[in-house]
Amino acid sequence: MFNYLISSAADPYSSHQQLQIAEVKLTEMEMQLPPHEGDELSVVDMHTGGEPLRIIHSGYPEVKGDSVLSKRRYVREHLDHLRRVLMFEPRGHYDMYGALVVDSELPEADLGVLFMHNEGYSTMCGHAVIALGRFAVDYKLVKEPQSPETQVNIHCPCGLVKAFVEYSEGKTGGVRFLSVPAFTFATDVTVSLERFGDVTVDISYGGAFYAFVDAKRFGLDVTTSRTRDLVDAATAVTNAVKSQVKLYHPTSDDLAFLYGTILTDGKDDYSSDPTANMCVFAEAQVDRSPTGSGVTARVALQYHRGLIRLNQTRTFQSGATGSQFTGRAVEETKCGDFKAVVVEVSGRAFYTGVSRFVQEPEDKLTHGFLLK
Ligand SMILES: O=C(O)[C@H]1NCC[C@@H]1O
Repeated sequence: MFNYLISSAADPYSSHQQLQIAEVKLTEMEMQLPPHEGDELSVVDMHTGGEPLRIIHSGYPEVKGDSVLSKRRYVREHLDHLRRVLMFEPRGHYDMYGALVVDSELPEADLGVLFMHNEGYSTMCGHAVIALGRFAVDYKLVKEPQSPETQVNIHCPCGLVKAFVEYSEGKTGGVRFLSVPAFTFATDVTVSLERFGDVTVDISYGGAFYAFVDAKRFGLDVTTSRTRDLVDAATAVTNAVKSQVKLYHPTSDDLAFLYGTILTDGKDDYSSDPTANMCVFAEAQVDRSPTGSGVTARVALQYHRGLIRLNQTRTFQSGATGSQFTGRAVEETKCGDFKAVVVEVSGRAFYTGVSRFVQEPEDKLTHGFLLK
């Protein structure tokens, strides 16, 4: 669908003549696809704070459905094999993350998007929105970019997210976005974990639901402990909350599920120092970034607890890579009966490459596999 845009903006920033000549040759070589059957799948790869984003812009069959949420149901039921092809090995890996660009039913949206990961399809993804904002401007999915910021309206399954992309002299930079209404679902909920006993968690929504626990409860530190230990603790919390707490979202049942658990350093009182967290989502997948939807949910929780005021900016640091996002509540609002806030999250994404994936029918591993 976006093929013509890709070729007209194959390298938005290249100006050196020799480099351009080299790229023409590369492009010719790339045109020679190896033996394969079926459509190629074309992607642009980026990362935000270390978290990968594979943006799929062509090669998918028609995604049916009259809304982004119904398209999410459609891909889950009819096209899930393609998620495995693109997210799993040998083309991806256990912690790969994807975004499929789709049409939106909202006239104000510049694009719609479906998020995918190792277990299925998310409803919100902040690191992806930060990357997609840049992508949309660089690949001309929005008309007439504006300086100093270009607005890109991204229709996510959770709703319309407004991204603002720094744009100056033809170059894109950092991105901030305004979340859908974010709210605290419940505080101080005690759940029983087989291995760790009773644990008290908070549950908050930032386009997806997360459980929050201080990592110290498990004798862990989000920045120095072994990733495997953090994943085990967070996964035990996720499983317990899923089986012991019924979630509810005022606008759609499709949004009412626990996406993951975020372990924190417990530094929720306002400070100008960064606070670290580690998000384990989907099937024990580890976010390398500070988690945009998690920052949204955590800011809503801190606001609900009276620990921060409107427009007080906090810095959130990934326990995995040390990368940072900032977050602040900018407006009070409602989501059904829940008191909610709109949260602004800022970060920066970078390009890592482009790929055209193919499949050969004789390849028994072409459909994807995962090593845990
Ligand atoms: O930034 C985020 O919101 C996401 N990153 C991976 C898990 C979440 O969807």
